[in-house]
Amino acid sequence: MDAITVTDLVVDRGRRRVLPGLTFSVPAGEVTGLLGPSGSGKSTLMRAIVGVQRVRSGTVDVLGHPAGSPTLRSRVGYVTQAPSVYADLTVRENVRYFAALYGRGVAEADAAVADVGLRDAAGQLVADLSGGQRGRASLACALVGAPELLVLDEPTVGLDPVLRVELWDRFHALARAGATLVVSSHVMDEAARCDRLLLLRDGALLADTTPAQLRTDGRSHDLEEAFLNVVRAREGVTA
Ligand SMILES: Nc1ncnc2c1ncn2[C@@H]1O[C@H](COP(=O)(O)OP(=O)(O)OP(=O)(O)O)[C@@H](O)[C@H]1O
Repeated sequence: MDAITVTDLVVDRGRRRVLPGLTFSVPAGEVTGLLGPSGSGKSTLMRAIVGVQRVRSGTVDVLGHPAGSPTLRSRVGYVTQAPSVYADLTVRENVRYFAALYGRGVAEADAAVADVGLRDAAGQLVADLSGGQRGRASLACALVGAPELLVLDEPTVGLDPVLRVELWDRFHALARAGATLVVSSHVMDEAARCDRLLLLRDGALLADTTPAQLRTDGRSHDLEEAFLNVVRAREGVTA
């Protein structure tokens, strides 16, 4: 079953055509990586999936409904690059507040805080956290709602390698439990951690693939090199 179906999606931002016509689907219960260079349209596409982006034409269906439908509000979680937490509340208070909004309890809130590695900072005001910690607090607020679809815009930026691995393990645990995750990154080493990959370049879908298939098509075990080889092959340049 597909969690997301995008058909002929065209998005303009300002006077620029950012997405010139995308068609793809995202299977449910998997971690799909949205990868591409800075400015390739990853955030714009995520905004369209969660229904906050004005689209020029085409359709985006999420969990069987048009993106942005009121019925999807509690079923879709979205964490942007700008942390959306209350600076004058502690981490624990923030997550418990969001838990209450989603009808979850204190125990679930505290578990979400631990899941993002913030147990030791739970009593700290968000205003006093580092940027990376703030991002994780924001992530905990989304996780506590246990959404069926979780859309995460570069969730591991600024995190140390240990925490990154822990978060990716957490993403896979959520997928095993039935959630669908769409995670953007411009770091190709994270591509290896995804079940499926959507590779964007200049708003166009360069590949809808898996890490293994990308390695085969790009003739390299190194995913960054494989990606570049696929780009070169598409553009008719010999590698
Ligand atoms: N509000 C806006 N008005 C006009 N153009 C915009 C706006 N927001 C983004 N863009 C343009 O749309 C294009 C895609 O931006 P987007 O943020 O989707 O890329 P991205 O792949 O997420 O980049 P990054 O990895 O740097 O976050 C860029 O060329 C950007 O300049």
